[in-house]
Amino acid sequence: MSDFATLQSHAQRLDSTSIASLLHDDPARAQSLSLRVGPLYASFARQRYDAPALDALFALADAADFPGAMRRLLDGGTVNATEGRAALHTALRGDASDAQVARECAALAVQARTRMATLIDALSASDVTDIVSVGIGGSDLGPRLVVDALALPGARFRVHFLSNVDGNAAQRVLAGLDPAKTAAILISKTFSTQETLLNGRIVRDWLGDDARVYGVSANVERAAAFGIAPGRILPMWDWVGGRYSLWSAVGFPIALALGMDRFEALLAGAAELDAHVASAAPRANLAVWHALTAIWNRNALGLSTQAVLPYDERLKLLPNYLQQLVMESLGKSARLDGAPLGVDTVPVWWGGPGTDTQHSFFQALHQGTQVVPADFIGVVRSEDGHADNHRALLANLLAQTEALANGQASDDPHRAYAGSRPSTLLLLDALTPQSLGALIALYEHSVYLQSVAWGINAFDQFGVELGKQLASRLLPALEGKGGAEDPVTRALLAEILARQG
Ligand SMILES: O=P(O)(O)OC[C@H]1O[C@H](O)[C@H](O)[C@@H](O)[C@@H]1O
Repeated sequence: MSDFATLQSHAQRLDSTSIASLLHDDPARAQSLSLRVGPLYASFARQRYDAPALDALFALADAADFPGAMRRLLDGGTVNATEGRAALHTALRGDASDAQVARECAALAVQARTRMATLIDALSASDVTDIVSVGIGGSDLGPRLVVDALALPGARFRVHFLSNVDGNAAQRVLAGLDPAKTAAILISKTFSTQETLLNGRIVRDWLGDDARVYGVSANVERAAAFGIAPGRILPMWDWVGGRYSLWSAVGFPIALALGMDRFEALLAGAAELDAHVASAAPRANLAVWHALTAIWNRNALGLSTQAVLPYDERLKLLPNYLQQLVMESLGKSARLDGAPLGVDTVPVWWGGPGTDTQHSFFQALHQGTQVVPADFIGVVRSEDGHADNHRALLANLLAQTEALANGQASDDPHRAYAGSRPSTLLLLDALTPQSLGALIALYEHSVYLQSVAWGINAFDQFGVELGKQLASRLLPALEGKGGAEDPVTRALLAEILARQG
């Protein structure tokens, strides 16, 4: 029997076993299925697995050689096999590997940070008050999340983000900014992304001064050809995937918004998690637990979506960030050797911040026909000065996870809660650069380990290419030059052109 079939047989065995009864039979689960790593505490006690099912999951981790796979990642092995590359984001933030290539990459990252600090010093000494960061996908979501989570009022720079090619986005971001006091950073690993180039031109023209345009790219030639002076271009490398790149110079907006010290602290928090994942035995390894739980919910219980519910306003962009990290990494149907997978991969990730979401979609989580596993994320201490609110926030967080797990019987089917809706609770001691760095690194490693279990490549994204190619072919048609081959697109083009007049 395959490892996945074994998991399914455990799921069948547990078919009529509720989470409440698992807890009733083994009250020690609350402790035995929880882990602490640095500033993170994780409870898996409300997942719908028992000890034999967990044995099967850890056997799968053994069979897939999770520790060996983790070493390959950290040591710069060619984990991105379809593109023949390493994925050395861990080298951007620490020294989790003694391998020569990892050390060389870490040295490059340090050099880039030194240059970044120099640019920040120069900007700090100027009249610039606002920064517009232009990028999309991996060149936007990470910096946007971290800046939104950790920027403090009164910081030296206000940082704004522009990603969407929709001109309304540029209009909104630039409204109210003074071109004389604004600098722009164009972030693009390839420097060929349509959205970023179009928005970059808008911002450059609006600034009217090339001297305040900075670039971050692995393609320095293209960035220079755009008109950015080499001294204002910070490097990226092909050994860093876009969605794993916030630790590199892609984090320039983060360093501007938070200051270099807090950017370094973010990296240190991630490095601490790297060291844990690299050395902890599977049963004591937080990323292994998180990854195996995802495999259990997807492949044993067959759950096709996953919610992420941060109970902290500052983490409201985490679901957007994780959508790219998880779904672009794991949304694959072919094994590394090209063979079809035979098992399901990534569920649809979605979510939003609590408590707002309790008043929108939680009804479906509690009583809908689809069971949605959820990652709840809470912050123990808050420095916002509103202790009553924070207690209310935590009370709601605890209440929701309990209600989803335990449910409540009723003679009235409309008022009954089935319960047995699984969740993981991740608690951060406080929201700091360190703890956020650790949290993001946890998700990165969990994603990688899931890819190892499935035998897929977490570091390519060929699935996003076809639509881009079609869009560039259709551009002339929108100017009335040429048509489209597809009859539906042809009809739609005719409709659009006629209505545009
Ligand atoms: O950084 P860039 O080269 O501009 O790429 C920006 C983004 O666009 C691509 O289409 C990918 O889907 C993302 O993984 C990438 O982060």
